[in-house]
Amino acid sequence: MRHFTSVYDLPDLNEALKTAFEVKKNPFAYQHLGKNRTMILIFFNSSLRTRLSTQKAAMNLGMNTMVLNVNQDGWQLESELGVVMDGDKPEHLREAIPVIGSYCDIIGVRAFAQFKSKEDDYQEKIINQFVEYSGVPVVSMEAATRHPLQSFADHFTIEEFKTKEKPKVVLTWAPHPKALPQAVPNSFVEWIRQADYELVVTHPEGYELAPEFMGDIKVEYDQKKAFSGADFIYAKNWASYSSYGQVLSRDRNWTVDEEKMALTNQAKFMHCLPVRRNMVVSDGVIDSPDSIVIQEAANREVSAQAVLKMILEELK
Ligand SMILES: NCCC[C@H](NC(=O)CCC(=O)O)C(=O)O
Ligand SMILES: NC(=O)OP(=O)(O)O
Repeated sequence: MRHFTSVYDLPDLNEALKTAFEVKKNPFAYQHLGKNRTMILIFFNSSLRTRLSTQKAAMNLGMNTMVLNVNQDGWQLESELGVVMDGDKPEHLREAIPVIGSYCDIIGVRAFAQFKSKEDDYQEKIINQFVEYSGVPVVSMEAATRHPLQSFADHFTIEEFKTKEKPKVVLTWAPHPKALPQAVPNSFVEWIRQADYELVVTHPEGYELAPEFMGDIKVEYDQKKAFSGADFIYAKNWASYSSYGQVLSRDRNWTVDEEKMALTNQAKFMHCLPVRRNMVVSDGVIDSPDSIVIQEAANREVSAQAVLKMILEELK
């Protein structure tokens, strides 16, 4: 594997899961792979988990790491081609990317959807420029339309906690005060569709995800019906795709609470974090023994390490 921007970059999903189980059991067994290699992590947006878990994963593999927070530490970077740069951005990605590439062996990039243009976001204009111009492997640390390191950790976590071969996994929209990207739910559906689970997606009208991510997965608009018999509840807010970037509802009847969890098969509660308590999920649910959000976040180190190991093994 050279770049990692979606589940489709993996040569084989089951092999990738096996690698994840291996690195979790034996995190320091592959330090020779990263010796004298450097990873640069570039953040256009905030992060807690991705920054720490990806850096830790790289260090477990013997790599050196550097972090650049573009908005605080670096020059503001222009991403549009053909513009007259007479505004507030002194440097273009077209120079910055190959320069960054010259200092490292792998680049991690976080660049969220900007909600200015659906086309620009869904064409992945920023991360694709890194793939095209950096000359080194690129790992998505959440791009405009996908968050594959998260989805990999989510799949791995379900594998660890499932108590039956084919669990019922429910992705539920939940309310939030702000407009959030579709990257996490897009990526979750696209990834989990590859696993042999029963996957159900539930959200209010107007929150349909882009068809290329949904494939043949059906929406159950009745959240309570969707929860019935579920083994995993995966909550996430996202802004509308069709009314692009709009918040159409903040209806707290969609908050995941104890009453709804009682309809499930004592489901495990999952969320990628950060999470807004008592908007997305009640205190009672996230603080219950069935909440596995901390274990899920801990597995971000595992998914990042599995991905970096696969990339390092192919670096010449
Ligand atoms: N990678 C984890 C989620 C990141 C981002 N959440 C956020 O921006 C939450 C911000 C807030 O709650 O104000 C998202 O939804 O894609
Ligand atoms: N889940 C996740 O990506 O968290 P951060 O935004 O804190 O990195």
